[in-house]
Amino acid sequence: MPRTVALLGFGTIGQEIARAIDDGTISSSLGAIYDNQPDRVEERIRQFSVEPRIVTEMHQLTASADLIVEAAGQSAVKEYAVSVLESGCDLMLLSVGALADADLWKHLSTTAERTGASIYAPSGAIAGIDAIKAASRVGALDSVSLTTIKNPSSFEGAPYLDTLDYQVQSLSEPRVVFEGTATDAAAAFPSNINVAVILSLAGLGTDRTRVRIVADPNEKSNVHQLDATGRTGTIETTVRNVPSPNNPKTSYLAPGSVIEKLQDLESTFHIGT
Ligand SMILES: NC(=O)C1=CN([C@@H]2O[C@H](COP(=O)(O)OP(=O)(O)OC[C@H]3O[C@@H](n4cnc5c(N)ncnc54)[C@H](O)[C@@H]3O)[C@@H](O)[C@H]2O)C=CC1
Ligand SMILES: O=C([O-])CC(=O)C(=O)O
Repeated sequence: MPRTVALLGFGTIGQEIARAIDDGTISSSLGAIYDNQPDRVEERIRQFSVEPRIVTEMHQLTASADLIVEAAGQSAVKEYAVSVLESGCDLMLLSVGALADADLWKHLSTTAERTGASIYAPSGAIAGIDAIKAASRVGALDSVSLTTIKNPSSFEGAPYLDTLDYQVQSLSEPRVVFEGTATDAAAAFPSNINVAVILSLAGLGTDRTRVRIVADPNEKSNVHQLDATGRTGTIETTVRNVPSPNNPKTSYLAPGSVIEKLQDLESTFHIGT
């Protein structure tokens, strides 16, 4: 029987998923929506042929579905992920950067094992997760690194910017604004670099995955370049993603990845690793 999906967060990605359920691209049904800005949700649901149900409490959300898709932010993962898994619902995470916190990741894993719930982290806005997973299964990765290049406007609100002695918004040429581990990148840029943590979970972990973030005032795309080396060879991918019109931080590819993952769960034929 098709799953019932509920949405934690109804912004750029949440709306794309709801649209894909509404128009039949995903054969699941939509149980309910929870967003901490309910007024904006009221406006947004008018576009749908079947208006989704809005709830104001998390327990109502988990009661409405088999699978909760989080598209809200790292703080929402920290606040709600454990209780979602405790309820027995499966959980699909977009704000995967929250899992750079090793204690939270362990807590979620042990809770899921105990309750039998599954945790899904789709590839999101990056390409090459399939190959990284395959290489790591034969223990063949030596190094994994990610270079992310975005327009300075995409970094608005990132806590790390406050530590710099210059304004990224005033840059006239590309500049490396961060170099470090995926663990540190996830805390420094919580809304920009979830892809680094997906890559880490697929490969060498957040402490051994290197991240470089470049602010480029001439760049219109969200660029993610992955470089890995190991016994299976080298893996190099580059995506030049179109930013979502409503949220330049979020690449349009990211909701596509979730929609594909949700539909794959309903399918009998599964492509890729
Ligand atoms: N894994 C990946 O490749 C990618 C992950 N992301 C992440 O996905 C998440 C969603 O992205 P967008 O839809 O573009 O963001 P958005 O800002 O457009 O929408 C987020 C929605 O969640 C709501 N929200 C925020 N905190 C909440 C909370 N604690 N409880 C309930 N609702 C809350 C907001 O009101 C808003 O409606 C972000 O964390 C973003 O960083 C985005 C792009 C790629
Ligand atoms: O959408 C993107 O390009 C990537 C992104 O925001 C993230 O990984 O958090």
